[in-house]
Amino acid sequence: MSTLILIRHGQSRWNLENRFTGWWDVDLTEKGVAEAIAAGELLAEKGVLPTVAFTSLQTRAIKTLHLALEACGRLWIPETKDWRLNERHYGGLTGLDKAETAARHGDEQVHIWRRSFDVPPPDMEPGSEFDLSADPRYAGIAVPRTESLKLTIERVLPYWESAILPQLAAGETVVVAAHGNSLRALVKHLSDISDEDITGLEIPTGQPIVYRFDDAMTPGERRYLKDT
Ligand SMILES: O=C(O)[C@H](O)COP(=O)(O)O
Repeated sequence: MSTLILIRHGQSRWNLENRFTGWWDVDLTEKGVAEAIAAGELLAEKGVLPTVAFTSLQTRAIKTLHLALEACGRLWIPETKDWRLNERHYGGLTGLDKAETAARHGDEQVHIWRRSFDVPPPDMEPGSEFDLSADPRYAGIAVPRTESLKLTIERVLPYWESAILPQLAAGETVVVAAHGNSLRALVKHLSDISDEDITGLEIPTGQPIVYRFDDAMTPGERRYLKDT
């Protein structure tokens, strides 16, 4: 029996400011730091101690991982950072205020951009101040111009299969600190959620989700660790 822990990063500056973030690299707020520490304390309290960690290339997820691991005494475990766990790329919406965008384009259009399965937001304009294609952390990676959840799944799942699942199969207790939509991609797969129903799934910040895998590597029920 092995265990997978999923943690969405704590509140970020742009979560607080209600701005579309995607791949833009914003830091945690004070509340986000407290959420990450509380997540690690909960891991310690429940005795669910990670032995291997994965995170994205984005500061808010990396810091959440480190704060949580420190709080449960596991800062020393091996960790891997990979862009495939990044947030879904928000394209031309990156940096915009979510409420102002809804006032301009309508709630329904913004809901489609935020939660539809396969409608991506408009492309990011070349030369946008939020264009990260020249960022050294993405050297050699074709930085997307936008991503739907479907496109996000197309890069998260191969990484899940090739890098994360083998660690679970080897009996490790794996923690993945990532983002609202890269985790929705994983949860959709693990809990076998339909393309329609995934539109209603929200992942809260800093709240560890746990799956237990049986010997055939079939995941059990999705549970919030606080409820176990
Ligand atoms: O990238 C963002 O703006 C958020 O982290 C997730 O946004 P969403 O709730 O609109 O998917």
